[in-house]
Amino acid sequence: MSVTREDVLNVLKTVKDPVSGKDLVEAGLVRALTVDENGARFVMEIDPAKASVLETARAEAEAKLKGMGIEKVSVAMTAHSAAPKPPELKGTARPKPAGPEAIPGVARIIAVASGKGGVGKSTVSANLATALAAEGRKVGLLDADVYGPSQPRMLGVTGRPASPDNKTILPLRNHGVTMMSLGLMIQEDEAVVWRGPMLMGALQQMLFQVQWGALDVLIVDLPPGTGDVQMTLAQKTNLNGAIVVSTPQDIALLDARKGIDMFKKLNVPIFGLIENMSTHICSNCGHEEHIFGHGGVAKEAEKMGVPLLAEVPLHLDIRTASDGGAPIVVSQPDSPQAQVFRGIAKQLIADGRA
Ligand SMILES: Nc1ncnc2c1ncn2[C@@H]1O[C@H](COP(=O)(O)OP(=O)(O)OP(=O)(O)O)[C@@H](O)[C@H]1O
Repeated sequence: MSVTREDVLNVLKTVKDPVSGKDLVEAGLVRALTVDENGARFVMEIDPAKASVLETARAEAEAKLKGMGIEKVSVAMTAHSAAPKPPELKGTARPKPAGPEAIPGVARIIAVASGKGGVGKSTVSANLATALAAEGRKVGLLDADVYGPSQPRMLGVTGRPASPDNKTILPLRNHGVTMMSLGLMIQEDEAVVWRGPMLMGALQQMLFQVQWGALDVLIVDLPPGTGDVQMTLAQKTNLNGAIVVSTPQDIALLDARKGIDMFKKLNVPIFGLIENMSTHICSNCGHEEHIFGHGGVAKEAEKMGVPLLAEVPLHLDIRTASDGGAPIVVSQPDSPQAQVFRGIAKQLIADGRA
């Protein structure tokens, strides 16, 4: 697909928000837009009382994007109020006690977080999970990124998880990693209104009703930012620590700092920062350039007293590997790019953290 993000935004600017009278982009309704060869997806954050009015705009946006030749368009509407109907998850959403609860069989939980979207948090999670599996660890990966669940694609997993007893959910497995994703519970092209309580219910079901089996470590790929999902994870589970991914740009770092502050307030140890897209390595000639600047994350880590776990280069192979369903750690395990992720995994194991 040769349609760019810019093209998509231009089309969305032609769709009117019936509430404010502005276009969807100007009205700030378009969030977490992703445009790639798999199609276009974004989230519309709306006032739940206006859901039915905005459905027309959502449908118009979807139709217009499909009219541009984009085959797969997914527009999710999110809101924050009581939900009339839960998602398609089966089973009973047991009310949880206020305090943290252990997930049966799961020895450790590590959250992978970022202050900002698109910095490579899911890429890091997928490569870290497969790198830990390559070291012989029993690894689970929970994709809790509701705004853009990408682990099914990155780990090459398709199909819907089964729930034979209607109470527990059987996770999927690939590349030695046991995986569950909110993205597998919704149909592609399906518009879902993720309301706050519903989202929290779904997250708790993913954590406690999935048959994870015996795991040395469960990696949780969080949505960007500092919202309900982060809070729920920290408050309801024995979260051992968080890894924060940032690119070197100031704005990403500023957001990363907010994320770190949040985890500190929630008493979650920060295992370290990862600078992603640290330096660009040309896949043709190997020339190295610091497109987004360099060293910012290292400086920030020092200032905040948290370790810098790694600097991951921006390299075409990292993207194509993830898009192809086999992270670079699996598809080119001996490449220097894969070695960076394998180094993080070895360090976490050596420190008893994974
Ligand atoms: N080091 C890298 N080199 C090349 N491409 C990368 C790298 N890291 C991430 N990417 C690409 O950048 C895009 C965004 O990455 P990713 O989906 O991992 O980000 P994210 O932080 O999880 O985003 P979001 O949470 O907003 O969905 C993807 O297409 C991914 O393949």
